[in-house]
Amino acid sequence: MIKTVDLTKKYGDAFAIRSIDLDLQAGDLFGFIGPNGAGKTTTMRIIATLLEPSWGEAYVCDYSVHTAPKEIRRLVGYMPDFFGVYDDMTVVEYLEFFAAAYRINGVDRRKRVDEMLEIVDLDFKRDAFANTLSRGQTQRLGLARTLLHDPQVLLLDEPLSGLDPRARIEMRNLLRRLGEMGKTVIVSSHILPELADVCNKVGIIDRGELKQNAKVTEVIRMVRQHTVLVIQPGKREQLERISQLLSGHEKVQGCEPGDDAIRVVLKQEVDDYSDLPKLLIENGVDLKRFNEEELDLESAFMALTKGTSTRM
Ligand SMILES: Nc1ncnc2c1ncn2[C@@H]1O[C@H](COP(=O)(O)OP(=O)(O)OP(=O)(O)O)[C@@H](O)[C@H]1O
Repeated sequence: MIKTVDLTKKYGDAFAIRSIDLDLQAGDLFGFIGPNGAGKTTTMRIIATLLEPSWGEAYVCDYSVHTAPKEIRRLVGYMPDFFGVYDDMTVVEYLEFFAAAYRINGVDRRKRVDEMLEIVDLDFKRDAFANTLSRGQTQRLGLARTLLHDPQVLLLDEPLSGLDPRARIEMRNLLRRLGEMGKTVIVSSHILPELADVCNKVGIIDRGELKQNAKVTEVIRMVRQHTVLVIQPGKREQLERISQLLSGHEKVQGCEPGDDAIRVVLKQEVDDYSDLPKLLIENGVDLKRFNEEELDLESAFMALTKGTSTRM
């Protein structure tokens, strides 16, 4: 559905994006994550045919941005991070105006606008002036506008930014619904956790380069280089004993005692640690908890974009 090969954009000597390869199918919801200035907007604008790449290819449904921009524009809906609404138009008038621009006419136009208002749950605001909507409602209106011509591919630039927690949940539900409708969606954000549970794939871009591009669970696995165990004894006094037993162990790289549990970092190559609980129990440790520490997405993101977090 969307494919890019060696996609590159340079401004002077600086690379805005460098050799981006993407391959997304129908129904894929792709979270495009990166700090400010990483190259998300540039990539999306190239796919939307609003910007020419310096070199490389981008295809939408096998149409190339170089040779078939018109066909691509029919297939793509692009929602920029900031867009204006006209002060003197109601929500319905605003959508009808854009529907007319897409040459949706007659009874179809009103029907289509009503369908869009239903999808983005904005029917109750249909007669309100567009400039009186909240940020979340404005974003939903923008999405309705982007969906008017029933595009197969949606490129949504930071649709969650500036939304309060409730509006975020509503927008995330809406994104899920678009995936269920079989659309291919690229949705950008600079916060990984806010998209991870909605998207089936994520790409992490930093300084124009795609660092990881895979399923969410795989990204976490790739980032984590060492298994970390969290061990909590029944009695706090036993923390010391665990540390003694494991500190010099051939599978253990280091131990970090905490208040009531100890973090044990295993050596990189170790994936079988089944002998460790046995060792502890045989030495009289009463185990309350023994599990692998889960790497949260925030940490995964920080690890991948090391050194650039100050720009976020
Ligand atoms: N017209 C331009 N001329 C020169 N440099 C540009 C231009 N447009 C973008 N850039 C640079 O290209 C890089 C990528 O910008 P881009 O807008 O794609 O990032 P982004 O990931 O969308 O960031 P944000 O989250 O802030 O929107 C940045 O370093 C930016 O300064």
